[in-house]
Amino acid sequence: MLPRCWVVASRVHAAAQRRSVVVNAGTGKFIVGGNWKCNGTAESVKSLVKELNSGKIDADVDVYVAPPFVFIPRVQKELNNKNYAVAAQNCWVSAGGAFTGEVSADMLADADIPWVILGHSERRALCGETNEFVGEKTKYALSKGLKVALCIGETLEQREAGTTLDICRAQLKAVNDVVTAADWENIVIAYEPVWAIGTGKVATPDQAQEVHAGIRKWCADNISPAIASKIRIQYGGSVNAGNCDELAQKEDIDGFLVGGASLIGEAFVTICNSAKHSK
Ligand SMILES: O=C(CO)COP(=O)(O)O
Repeated sequence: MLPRCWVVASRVHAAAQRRSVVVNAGTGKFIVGGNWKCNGTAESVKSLVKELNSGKIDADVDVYVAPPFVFIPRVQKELNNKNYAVAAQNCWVSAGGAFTGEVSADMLADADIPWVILGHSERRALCGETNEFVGEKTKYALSKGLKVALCIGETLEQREAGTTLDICRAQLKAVNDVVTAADWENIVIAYEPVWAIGTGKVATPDQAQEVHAGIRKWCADNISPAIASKIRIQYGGSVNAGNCDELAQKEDIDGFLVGGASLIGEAFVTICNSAKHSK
């Protein structure tokens, strides 16, 4: 069931769709995102940015960091390391209006924020975001020229029931039902098994590889072989400076989406550079 306010918002959506901007997110480069979630103070953000500015990241890696909304202007101003793009952690499903507490994709584009993370499992679980709602959000954000890090992944119960790939496929299908094949050029998929998020229980490289390969196959069968070969699939869930190298070696792991370790400058830089030691 779609949230009620979405039904109202969807009317605004059609007009906005016509103003599409094409930005290619599928460059094939290793890509690492830092999801700061609801963490930080003005002081801690200042020192994290300082650490990120002084860290050296391989030129061949794309990086985005997603601070809480209130800190984004500070990060845009102070993060002067060219490797980094700024991302939002969420956006609304349509243009702005009477949606208290929300931020629209139009506002993100207007504020020069090129990326948005959508479908994070915390929003699915805590804010009731359905697969369909995430699909509509993705469609709208893409129509505004944003690049989307689309999070998918199964819970522990779903993994134990053997339905991991079914869950991921259903989450991808809800997006694919409302976007075009070309839209996928601006999407990076972040596979984040819920049981591995913030638990210290990282998926083994083989577990992650198996799901990533399944996701890529689904993309080949349901979007196009061309998209499947270039779409980037990040792994997220307890990635840290100690386990990133081994994960990065896997064929279908094209980067990471990092939570806790992205709040530690040195660890995050190490994770960004894990591509150097891979493939
Ligand atoms: O949810 C995540 C990134 O979006 C992963 O979080 P952790 O790296 O803290 O497990």
